[in-house]
Amino acid sequence: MEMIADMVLACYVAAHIEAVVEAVTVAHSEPIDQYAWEFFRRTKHMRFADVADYRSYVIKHGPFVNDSVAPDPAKNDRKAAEVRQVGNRLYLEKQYIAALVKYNESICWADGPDSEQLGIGYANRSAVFYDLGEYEYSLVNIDLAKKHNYPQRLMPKLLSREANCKDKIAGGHSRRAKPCHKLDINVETDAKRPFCAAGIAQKVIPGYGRSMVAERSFNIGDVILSEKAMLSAIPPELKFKNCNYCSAENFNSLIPCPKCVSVMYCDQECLEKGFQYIHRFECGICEKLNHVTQGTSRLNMGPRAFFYGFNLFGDNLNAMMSFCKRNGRTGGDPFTIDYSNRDPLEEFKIFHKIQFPADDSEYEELNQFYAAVLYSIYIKHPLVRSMFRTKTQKDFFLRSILDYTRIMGFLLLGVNELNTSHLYSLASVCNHSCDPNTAFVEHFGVLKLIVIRPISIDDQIVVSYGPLVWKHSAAERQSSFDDTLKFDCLCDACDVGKMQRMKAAASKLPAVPLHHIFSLMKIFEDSAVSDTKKMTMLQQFIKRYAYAYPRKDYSLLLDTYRDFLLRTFVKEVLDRLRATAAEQVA
Ligand SMILES: C[S@@+](CC[C@H](N)C(=O)[O-])C[C@H]1O[C@@H](n2cnc3c(N)ncnc32)[C@H](O)[C@@H]1O
Repeated sequence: MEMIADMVLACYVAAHIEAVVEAVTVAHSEPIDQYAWEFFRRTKHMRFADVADYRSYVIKHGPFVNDSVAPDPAKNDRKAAEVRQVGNRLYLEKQYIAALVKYNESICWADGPDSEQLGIGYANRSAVFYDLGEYEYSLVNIDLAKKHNYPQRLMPKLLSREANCKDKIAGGHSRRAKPCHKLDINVETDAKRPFCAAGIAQKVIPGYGRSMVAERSFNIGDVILSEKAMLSAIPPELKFKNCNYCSAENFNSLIPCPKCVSVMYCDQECLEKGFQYIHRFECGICEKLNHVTQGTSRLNMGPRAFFYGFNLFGDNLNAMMSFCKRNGRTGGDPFTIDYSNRDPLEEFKIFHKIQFPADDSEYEELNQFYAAVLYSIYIKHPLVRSMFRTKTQKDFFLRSILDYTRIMGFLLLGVNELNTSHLYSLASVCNHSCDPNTAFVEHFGVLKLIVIRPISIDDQIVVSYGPLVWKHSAAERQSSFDDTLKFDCLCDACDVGKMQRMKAAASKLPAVPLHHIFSLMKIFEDSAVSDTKKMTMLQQFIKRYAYAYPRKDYSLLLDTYRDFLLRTFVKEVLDRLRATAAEQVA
């Protein structure tokens, strides 16, 4: 009977899971690129040398990442037209997302805000959105086309699409017509942390370091954290798909950097913030940086953290140097910050103070290599070069890149399926468990923590960084820790004695009744039942059969719950985006 229940559940789970974040690879998973191999082959004599020696070597012997290797091209209307033609072919083949990406690329190439190519690119995007039934986004793009020199000769077509969009929305065909379930915080929040439940603190636990601990109990379904990333980065392959500042996809409806061909933003606000915090130091060298960081986004996070901090210190390098040198890694607790009156500089200072264990693995050498190469690229940027004049200043820049690159490997919670990176002040305190009591759902730089098993006072609040006791064998989990996570897991599920006792106890527990699983499946398959209802039911189900924990059938239900939470959150984000688009065109 138990086997049948397992099989039914497994089928059920498989049928309902489309986009599980399989995040067994975490933090340090980027491939060593050709340059790193070559560098380490040639510099065996330099093993564990100082990063300044790596820098001297790179500056003298390469890798030289210059225009001949990775040119940063100028805007070009002819190229914009060519790329748009490719987009048009994809559009005709109904490959809508691929067409949008090509139109975005074409928009990036368009030579300035008055280029007709820009207007045509936006108009073509509006056609894709119209066909996709995203009428608000179609209107946003029609508006952009009108503002950017869309040719008068083509205007009647655009105006007719505009009228059609409005008719569709008035006729109730908007996709935002059905608001979805929201995962808002549903417990009392902390006065100083409006995005976090009251009764959560940071404590240092031997072996774990900083840990998130409950000072009150929480129930299944409690949404206890809803945090926005302090800093984000996208991998190079998403440059025409996602916002370079906040990482959001925004239905691929992006606007270009007015100066370069490599960066897009979801709106004017992100463009301005992105330029101020990061892009003014990268505009014109993005392709060189992309060439080095390849398919990853984590490597961009170290330099980004530096420039972000530099801004927060009011571009005052001496003030930043003086603070950083006095406060390097002396210990940081983001739970001491008053976020109701958010001060990003204070948050940055805490980030700078966080202590983390020294890593003498091969990653330290890689981090040094990348710090040296990235330094050699940034220092050629006119603005960056003008900031660092003395040897002390240059060394400070180099060592900061290294320090922040290292800590990103420690603080980033995991790699999502798109390989974007996000730094969260509070959530990064959360330790891992292979048998977590919360689900962490993340979508483009917003993270929620939802309780999936009851939490008592003094319990650690834990998430899974990837390995899960109900999905992965002990050996699979161990190789995850050895190969990518790089720590020895101290969670209960990895305690062999405890695990044996838990398994023995679980075999005596009653299974979740099969006919109840069938009823649940039926309701889940019924499209007439709202997501809110499905969510309530699933939560009731999980609570009712909590006695069966940690039996496998129950754990599979937990997994379904985690997946449903993620999908619900993604829908919530999309719904909010559609609402924002609708406001823009109202
Ligand atoms: C994102 S940080 C979590 C916060 C961290 N404990 C701190 O002191 O800032 C990830 C690091 O915490 C530690 N850690 C997290 N989960 C752990 C576990 N289950 N067992 C041992 N160490 C763990 C590891 O050092 C890991 O690299």
